[in-house]
Amino acid sequence: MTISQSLNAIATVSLRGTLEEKLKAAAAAGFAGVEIFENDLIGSALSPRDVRAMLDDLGLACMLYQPFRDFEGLPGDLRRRAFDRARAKFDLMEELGTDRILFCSSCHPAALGERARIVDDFRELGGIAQERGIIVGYEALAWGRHVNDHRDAWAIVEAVDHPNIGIILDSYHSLSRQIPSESIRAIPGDKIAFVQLADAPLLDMDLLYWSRHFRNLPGQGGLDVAGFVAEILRTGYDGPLSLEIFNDRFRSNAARLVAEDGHRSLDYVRDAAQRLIDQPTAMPAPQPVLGCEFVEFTADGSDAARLGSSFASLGFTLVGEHRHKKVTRWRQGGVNLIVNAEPKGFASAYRATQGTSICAIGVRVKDKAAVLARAAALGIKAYSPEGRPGRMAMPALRGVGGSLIYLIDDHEVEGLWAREFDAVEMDADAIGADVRSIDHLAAVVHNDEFLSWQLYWRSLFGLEARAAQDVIDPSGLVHSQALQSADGAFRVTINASDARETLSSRFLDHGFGGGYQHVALTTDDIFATAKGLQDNGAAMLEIPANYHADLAARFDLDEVLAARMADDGVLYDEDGEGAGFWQMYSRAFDKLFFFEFVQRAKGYGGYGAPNAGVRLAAQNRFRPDAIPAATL
Ligand SMILES: O=C(O)c1ccc(O)c(O)c1
Ligand SMILES: [Mg+2]
Repeated sequence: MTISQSLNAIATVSLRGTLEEKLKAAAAAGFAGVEIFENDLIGSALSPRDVRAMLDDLGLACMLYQPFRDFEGLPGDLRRRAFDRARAKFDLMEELGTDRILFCSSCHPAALGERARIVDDFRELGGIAQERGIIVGYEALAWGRHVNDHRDAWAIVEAVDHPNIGIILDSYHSLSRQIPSESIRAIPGDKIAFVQLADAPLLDMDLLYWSRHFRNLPGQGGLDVAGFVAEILRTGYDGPLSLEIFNDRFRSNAARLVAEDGHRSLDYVRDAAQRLIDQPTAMPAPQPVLGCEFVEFTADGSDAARLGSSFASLGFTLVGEHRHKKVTRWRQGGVNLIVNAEPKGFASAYRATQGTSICAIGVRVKDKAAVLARAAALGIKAYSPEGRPGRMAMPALRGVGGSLIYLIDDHEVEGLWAREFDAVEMDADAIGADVRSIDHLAAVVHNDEFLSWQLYWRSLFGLEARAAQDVIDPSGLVHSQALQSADGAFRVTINASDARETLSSRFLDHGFGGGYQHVALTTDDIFATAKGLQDNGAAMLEIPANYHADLAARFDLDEVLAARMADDGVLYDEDGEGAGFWQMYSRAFDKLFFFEFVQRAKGYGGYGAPNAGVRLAAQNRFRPDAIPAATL
């Protein structure tokens, strides 16, 4: 199979809108074809011939018509009617201009499970399909009455042994039931009539409800879709990969966004699958992020000065001034914070819409050219002020909320600072806070984009997803998804909320779109950090005594240590193996963005999720319209 033959398709059910809108969105995103979902056609005012003409105009192929339900195993008159129905749909397919149809395994209460009967039904159907030049694909629904496993569907198709009857594999049905993907090796590639892909978050839920509401794109959930596709490619199957996503959010999201993400997700999962089986791929491998080299803030005038004072209070020292620009560099340990006060350029444009905020990050990679090439293949836009991204001294990609991700080759880091910045004489009285590095960045995005940004980070840099968390803000639920490089050197959390008044939502309301809301800094001694911050007069978030009383009851903590945590406003968590995690928060700058200080012990891998609600409640006390405690 050559790469150029890799076709992407999408089922109309995956997209919002009328059938016309769905088809236009699919075409605009670059799909080669669509599956027409029956309900979308039934509800449309377009005749099948109109649909065909529209597909032709848009340059889309109709690759599949689906689903045909409750065909096999029916007795007597019901069986006759099922065959009549099949003939009617074959006529319709001719008008639509498609030669392929999906028959899903029966859920009919009268359907009989007898194998020989089912085989006879499909063999007879194969004869009718053959006369019409139609291929029927049999899909095992995970909740099918008698057939709910692709291994059984294959046993039936194999026994039918008819050139017009094949199998359809759908990753959701197989992976939701934890059927080993290696079982696909038993199927010859030319008997696979079509392939449907969907991922899903790992939820303990009824299979039908999970499928109809929570499917998402490959790279957005917890199923091993790449492993599934790898086994399909291994069979020699060279047909399209098609998205079939039933998702409540996608039903209301812009069709354009879902279609673009969908196209990216297919390219991503095909690439990942090809790598698993050492097949040639169409894009460079994901480059792991080796670390976050800097965080850039945009601020001017008095805001820039206040931001500098705030950094100083948090233990940062002014170490450099840009040779030609109104840009300063603040450092502590391995952490660089940049303040960009330029009146022109990207930072200033970002400031105009988002106000004083984090406008960019810089990440270290081994090969930035490979990152740029992979981004281009995935349809991720490079930033370019003059439309010539190749000429930027430091290339950048568009990221969360329109912010930038600058790419820096690991070997050029030292030279970069020396080349661009004049050293500043350091303040001899400065007090540090024992910060070593950046632990993670936390971004807030619109709920509609929550899954998009996961796909972005996972597909571009190969970040891995940890279990999703739902966090309780006093004003509503916040969804949180942590992503990290395999070695934990780079971590980012993505947060989104449907509720109007949560801290996340208020952050979004302030600017246009999302952005980075906090930066977590690593320390090896949280109490030394607390001391440094106190000596500097840093404004820290107060944690109520109730929290520490509960902490003492929950964990077997040393009394002296527990008292220090309470005094210093330190939050604590422990994983199942007893590895500890300490956290402490700064007050937010203008109630917008803030810093976290964390200490991880013995490989604690989480983010203190049990404490997030307490932190949000504490921050809520400082919201602009919070009711003073005395008046309650
Ligand atoms: O939920 C369903 O009924 C349904 C229908 C057709 C499919 O291809 C599928 O995977 C699920
Ligand atoms: Mg399906």
